Amino acid sequence: MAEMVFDLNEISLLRGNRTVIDNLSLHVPAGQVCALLGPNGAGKTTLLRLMAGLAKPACGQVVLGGDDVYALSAAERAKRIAYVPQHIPAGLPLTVTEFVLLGRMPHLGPFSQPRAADRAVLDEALARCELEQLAGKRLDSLSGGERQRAAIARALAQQAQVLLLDEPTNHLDLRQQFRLQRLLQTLAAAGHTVIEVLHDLTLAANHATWLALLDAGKLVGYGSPDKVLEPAALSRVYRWPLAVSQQVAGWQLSSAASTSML
Ligand SMILES: Nc1ncnc2c1ncn2[C@@H]1O[C@H](COP(=O)(O)OP(=O)(O)OP(=O)(O)O)[C@@H](O)[C@H]1O
Repeated sequence: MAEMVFDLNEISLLRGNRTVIDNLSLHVPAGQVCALLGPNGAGKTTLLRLMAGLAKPACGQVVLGGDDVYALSAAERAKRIAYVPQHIPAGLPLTVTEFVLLGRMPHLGPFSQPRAADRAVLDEALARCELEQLAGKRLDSLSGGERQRAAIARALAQQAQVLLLDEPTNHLDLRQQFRLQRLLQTLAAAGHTVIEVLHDLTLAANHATWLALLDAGKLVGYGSPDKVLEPAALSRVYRWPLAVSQQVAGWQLSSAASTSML
């Protein structure tokens, strides 16, 4: 896979008269798992949608491998960028197989049927998300975590260079959270660029290679976990006293609030 760098250059976005992304620049090389962190309303989903080409900034550029993301056709974008939204529609009248096969659409011609190669990609995506036994079930009969895994499988079926995931561990049990993080690391090692929004700082610290910390639409921290996980800065951004420790088992982030604060 060719080296693909995701570059955001001085992008800003207004909602009404509020600046929700504020002159933000970010450079994510291929082969990284980058976790977007920050409190509620910091702008993480907005930023991910801008990266996916689903919204356009008022100014600035989003460049993938030298190409302006907004100049790509929708089909070309879908071949290069897969996006897992925060909320997965529950009412789609599709089986898991039909839903995951939607990920192959950018690769199929109009009115063409999936070929053996597409079926092989489907089977691999289902297996990676442990969905083989649920392949024939309808989406609206799945649990929240099963539906989340179906959305991830659909994104995998796109075989895009870049994977953008908005809170992908929502609804997932611990096994599935850790399996997903391992899978994302495997994809990054194979040359994909993975960017995920996470609220669990400990999970992010132990599985992402890069952390990007947002606060009020600004990038206030970016780099390896030992650079970004600075207790005073994190406590300021999250407006809560936080303790950070690095143990044999990995990073541990916890509340440092005294009981008198509660
Ligand atoms: N369509 C919209 N119209 C007006 N304001 C919006 C719109 N979408 C988002 N916002 C505002 O933009 C800000 C950033 O929202 P965003 O969803 O990106 O935050 P977030 O960091 O993903 O938050 P969370 O952790 O709660 O999911 C918020 O203050 C939100 O209220």
